[in-house]
Amino acid sequence: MSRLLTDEEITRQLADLPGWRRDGDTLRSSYSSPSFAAAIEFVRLVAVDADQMDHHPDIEISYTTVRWTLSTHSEGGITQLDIELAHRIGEAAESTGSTTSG
Ligand SMILES: C[C@H](O)[C@H](O)[C@H]1CNC2=NC(N)=NC(=O)C2=N1
Repeated sequence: MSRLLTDEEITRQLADLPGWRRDGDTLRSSYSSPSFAAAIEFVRLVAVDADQMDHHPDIEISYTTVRWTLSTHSEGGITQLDIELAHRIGEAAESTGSTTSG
């Protein structure tokens, strides 16, 4: 349903996604949350979106740092679903006081 994006499509859309970078066939970001509880709430909000989208991130939680890796496994790379999920992660970050941390 969602095809692989071209290099140009990825680069152009990353311009609207502060804190996100391409790493091969994935999109990655790292966020810092104000507390461990806030980090867990950040992840919980994204979990609701991910189930609604039926599109799921890889997540690494290390105390107040949350690292996200997005790719569309069924296509073997980056699709519009990954871009959409990255935007939703940005919204959940704002709701929980989480900021990009490289
Ligand atoms: C059956 C179900 O729709 C698939 O397994 C979905 C679930 N979530 C998914 N998430 C991601 N990131 N990639 C997928 O290919 C994918 N497939």
